[in-house]
Amino acid sequence: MSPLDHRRFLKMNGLGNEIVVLDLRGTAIRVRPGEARAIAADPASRFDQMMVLHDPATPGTDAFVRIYNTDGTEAGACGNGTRCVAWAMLEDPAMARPAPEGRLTLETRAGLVAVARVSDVDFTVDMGAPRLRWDEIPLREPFPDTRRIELQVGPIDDPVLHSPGAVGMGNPHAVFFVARDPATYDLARIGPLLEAHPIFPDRANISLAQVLDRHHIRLRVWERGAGLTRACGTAACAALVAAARLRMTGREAVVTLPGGDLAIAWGEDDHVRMTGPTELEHEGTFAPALLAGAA
Ligand SMILES: N[C@H](CCC[C@H](N)C(=O)O)C(=O)O
Repeated sequence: MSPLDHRRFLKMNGLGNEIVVLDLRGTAIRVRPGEARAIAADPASRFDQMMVLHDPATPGTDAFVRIYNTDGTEAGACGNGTRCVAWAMLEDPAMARPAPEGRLTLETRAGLVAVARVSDVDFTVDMGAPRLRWDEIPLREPFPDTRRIELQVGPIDDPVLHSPGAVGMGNPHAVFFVARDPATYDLARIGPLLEAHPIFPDRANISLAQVLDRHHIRLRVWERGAGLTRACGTAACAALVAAARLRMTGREAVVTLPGGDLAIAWGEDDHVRMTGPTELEHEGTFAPALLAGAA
């Protein structure tokens, strides 16, 4: 038996980034990695990230959120999932609590994020300040300048990809700037190699970014622990930060992912804010057979 048997969940998405929201507030239950993998493998609860609500740990916050990838590992941040959590905590009959003016403060392993509602389904998440020092991203070895780190794929004299920007957004990101449409690269093949490259001690989310103009980036992402996804909010933030640091864009841009557009702004206060939609697909409960034997 699993303590998750018959527990209710919401299947949502943020720009096609598949999200399950599970409320474990008021319990001491912790999702185990094998349970997360089993839930992700079931078509009814398939996710790129599962956002699990726990009781707040820090006074003044509304919930502590654990974020699970498809492979059962945990992440410190998930932009698209955070918007889905905010929607659930304001609108779902079983999860909602009164929240003045549609504002919430959520805590993850990486720190606090503030969410504000901008319409019925759209939310702005303050993802905090980007972490740009090599040891906070983290990278394996000292790089005084993380705007372009030494890393390449393909022949030494004619690399397919090279010199990504490295950015921490509560999770590690490498952003390769490319001249062609990111869809023309074989990211499903290159992604897993780079995700696990020794230069990233905690592995990394790998993005290909094409700067279309100073306010528009096209992006495709291979996510750590989850693979190719239709959208990744933290990667969109990392791409804007990496591009702005190289003066390829200004500090605000629309980032177009396979699932649609996110608006990203890197404020003068150093905080990165991401605005985008949420969608509820269906709700369900975990069948005991699904979790039997999962650990
Ligand atoms: N899809 C998420 C990011 C998940 C990151 C996760 N793959 C990791 O860092 O391990 C987002 O919207 O930001």
